[in-house]
Amino acid sequence: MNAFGQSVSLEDLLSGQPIDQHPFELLSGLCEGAIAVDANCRIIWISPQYRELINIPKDQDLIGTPIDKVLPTTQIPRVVKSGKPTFVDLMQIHGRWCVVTRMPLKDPNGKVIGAIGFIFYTDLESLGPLFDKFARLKRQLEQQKLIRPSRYGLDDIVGQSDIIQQLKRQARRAAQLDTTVLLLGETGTGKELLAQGIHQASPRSGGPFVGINMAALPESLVEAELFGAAPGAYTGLDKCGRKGKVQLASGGTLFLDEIAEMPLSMQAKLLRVLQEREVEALGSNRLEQVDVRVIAATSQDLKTLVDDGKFRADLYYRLNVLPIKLAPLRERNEDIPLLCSHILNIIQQQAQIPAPELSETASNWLINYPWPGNVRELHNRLERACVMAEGSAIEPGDLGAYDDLPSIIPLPNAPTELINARRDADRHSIAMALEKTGGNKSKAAKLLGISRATLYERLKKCQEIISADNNHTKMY
Ligand SMILES: Nc1ncnc2c1ncn2[C@@H]1O[C@H](COP(=O)(O)OP(=O)(O)OP(=O)(O)O)[C@@H](O)[C@H]1O
Repeated sequence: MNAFGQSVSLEDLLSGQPIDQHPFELLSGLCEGAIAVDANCRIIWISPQYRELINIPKDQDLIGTPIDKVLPTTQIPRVVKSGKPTFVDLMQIHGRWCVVTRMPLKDPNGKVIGAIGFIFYTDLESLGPLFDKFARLKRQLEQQKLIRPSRYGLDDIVGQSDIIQQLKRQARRAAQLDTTVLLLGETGTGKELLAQGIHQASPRSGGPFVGINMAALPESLVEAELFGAAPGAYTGLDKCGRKGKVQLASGGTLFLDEIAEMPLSMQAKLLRVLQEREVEALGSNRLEQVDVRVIAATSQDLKTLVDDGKFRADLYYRLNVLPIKLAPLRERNEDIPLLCSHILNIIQQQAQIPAPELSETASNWLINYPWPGNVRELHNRLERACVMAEGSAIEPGDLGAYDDLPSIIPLPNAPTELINARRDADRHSIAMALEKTGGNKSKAAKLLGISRATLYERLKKCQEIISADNNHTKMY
């Protein structure tokens, strides 16, 4: 405000000044570039050096342009808003790191009427140590974000069967020892869940839990991802080097999922981590001490892989110090009802809608199904059923129980060749019996008055007919 109580703008303050005595022009000689904005963050002045730095031609008029249109990552609007300066900050301008300072511009009454930003250094060589530290911290932060926190404890493992109770006892004992653990079990049996549980119950629970799935990594990336890369060793973005999962897990637990997929060339390096607690980053000739506990998991028979020369015997023996076997779900089907209510609860919470109940036939089907995908498959089928169920209860069809079985087909109501009529009648009766028994083949066979073996034979024929029908349809 001026002496008459009127507001003073930045333009008012600057107007009437001869251009060579313009206060900003005087300031620009002190730095390597400067830019000023008004209270609306529109550019009111820019020094020729700044213009050059951001590649703006001399004849392009920037006055009145919102600063973020020219510098999308600028922090000047924050300074205008807060009225507080930021002294010495690092900013990337067109791919080049610069040291900048931003100050609010205030009228004589202290009201913010704009801001000015100065670039002090574009040549960061003199600031090497500071810049290195900044880059290192930034990278560490990004890598920390990649670390999956261990979210589950042993109490999250659901099941009342003796098998599960014994598994939990074994896991609690393993948690107290700092040795390598090898989890063996089919896909979806809960190996990662158990690994997290062991970590949580161990003295390392305050440290990181870092997981990596060897099957999901292309062979060319395994070394840098797992053991890190020295500065300059890794082409691409990591000019400054990067930590591997082994280093990131230091003080905590490293979970190596699908260990059988680890390339043979990398197995020797892992062995060194296990034996010597040392790691050598890609492109480095320096050994680094690491303090990790390794939990590995596999659904394959490692011993056979060793015999076939596909897995190093010495690594196998190192990993196999404390093997823990996870039983497939079909061997502990008494856990299925509890698992179902646990999973339906999760689905209900996530979807924020009440989950339907399971009908009796659906429950029977769930208990008798062989579960090749184990608990993961159970979860997926229940999720699907919650979407598919039309009534208040989940029926076997909602769980996909008949997806690979013959569906009930309408019988022809006109004369047809006897051979086809018999075939359709067989298929119709089999489908009805399976639906009635919730997919239980023994009970269905009983209902149909045939042996289980005959039912399998007939089912096989049905499948052949269905695929022949499908091919026929595709051909036309
Ligand atoms: N006993 C259990 N109680 C509760 N949830 C379970 C149990 N076992 C497995 N799950 C759940 O089933 C899913 C699959 O488990 P997990 O990923 O641990 O299996 P996995 O054996 O590591 O599978 P893969 O070998 O395919 O990596 C997860 O959602 C997990 O939480």
